[in-house]
Amino acid sequence: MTADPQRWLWAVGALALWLALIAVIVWRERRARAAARARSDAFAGAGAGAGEGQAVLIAFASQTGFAEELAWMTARALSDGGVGARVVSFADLDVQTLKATDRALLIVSTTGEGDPPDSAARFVRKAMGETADLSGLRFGLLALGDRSYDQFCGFGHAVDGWLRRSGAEPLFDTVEVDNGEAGAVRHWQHQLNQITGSVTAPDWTPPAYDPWRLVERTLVNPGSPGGEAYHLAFEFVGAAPEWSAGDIAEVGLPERDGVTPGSREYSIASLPSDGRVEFLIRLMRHPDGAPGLASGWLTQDLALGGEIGMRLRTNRSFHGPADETPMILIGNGTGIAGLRAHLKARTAAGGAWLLFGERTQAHDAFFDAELQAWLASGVLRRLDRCFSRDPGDGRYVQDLVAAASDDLRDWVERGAAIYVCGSLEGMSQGVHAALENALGADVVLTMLEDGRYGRDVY
Ligand SMILES: Cc1cc2nc3c(=O)[nH]c(=O)nc-3n(C[C@H](O)[C@H](O)[C@H](O)COP(=O)(O)O)c2cc1C
Repeated sequence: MTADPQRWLWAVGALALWLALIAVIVWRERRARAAARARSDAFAGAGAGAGEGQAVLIAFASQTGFAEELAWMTARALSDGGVGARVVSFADLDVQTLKATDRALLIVSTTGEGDPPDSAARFVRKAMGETADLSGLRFGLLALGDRSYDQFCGFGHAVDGWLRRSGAEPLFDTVEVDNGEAGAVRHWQHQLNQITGSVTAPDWTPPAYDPWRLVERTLVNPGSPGGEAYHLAFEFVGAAPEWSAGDIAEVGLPERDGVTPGSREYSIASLPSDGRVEFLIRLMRHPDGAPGLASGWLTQDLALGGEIGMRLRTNRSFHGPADETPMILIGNGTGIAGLRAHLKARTAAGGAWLLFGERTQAHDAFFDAELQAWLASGVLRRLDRCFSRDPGDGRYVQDLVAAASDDLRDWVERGAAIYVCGSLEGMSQGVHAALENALGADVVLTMLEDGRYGRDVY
């Protein structure tokens, strides 16, 4: 033990700073939840006195915001039909609440490989490990997924199975939505009409796309051994909407041979103050060399000045922390897009540390000039990059995480939040394992449950 009073003073000061940081994080989180509660309360009153008992509970588990959006639309539909509704995130849901509820609508997506959204991790751990007595509960389930994944609607099915085993009774068969398919969403709305007894409610599908114009497109990695990556910028045709760092754009694909092939999602790499939505998009190629449907269209076929239909979606689980909270940003390839939006939104108060991996230093050091400027201004406290195809390097970003274990622990102990953006396979799983090694699996799980570990992976 040291007797040096100055060192004690430093230690006490550091501890006070750390406690203040935690207090700010908790306060911000509470404020966001209070705002959601107030919004939810506005729908809760609709059915009061109508004789149909308590408000319907609407619980959502969302990774990239679609389930949340549909939850609020569901609440509005019920409330317009005279039935009160209460909206909660799975992050705030517990068995007690379900026990005390007679009707619930659950809207859940699946992420990873059949996994629950991060915000549902705590509920899965605390509630779904064993059955509960939910014999008084009737439920409807909307499961969002994508059939191109092996475990289609995996988490939705897990929730359905657990509710049934717990004695809850389904109001109707689970409605599965494949890649936002409008027909399935309309089917859900018809089930809601059964609850409200309304036959006249207009069909709703997710909000329509807005027109955006392509104003710039630059190939950023000529000569790279990897696929071509393009920096694209779109301007709103009219007055641009608001969005936050971490949000996602859903781009509607044009009709081909009478078929509309759906939409693609991209992480937004810019802020409203840039006056435009920017992306970093890799041109995907099929094994025969033919360009991918969406990336081929956006990076090759669409002319400068051409218009596309796009809507911006709130991706709450990837929104940044309080300005004073240090951020650890980890990513690979085009994943730097989502991290760049966070860097743009940062000040030197909390600062950031970027760990990034790509193929070659010479061709793939994306946004290098900007990163150097952020290093100079103090927004970026530290920059660790690796290049897997460079002789003498050969590392991936998870190797950077492993090599920096001690410093990562230090940052996390000082209250830092971790944000990962890039490829699901290989990168995000490798980074997750390296974080568990560095910080301990319990710490990583707690950070995930507390929203201090956000992921936007694809
Ligand atoms: C990284 C990633 C992994 C996914 N994994 C699955 C999966 O295993 N099974 C599935 O049915 N859908 C999967 N999906 C599709 C999502 O469930 C679907 O896009 C859903 O609409 C997202 O809703 P959310 O925005 O509320 O999270 C995945 C999507 C992403 C981006």
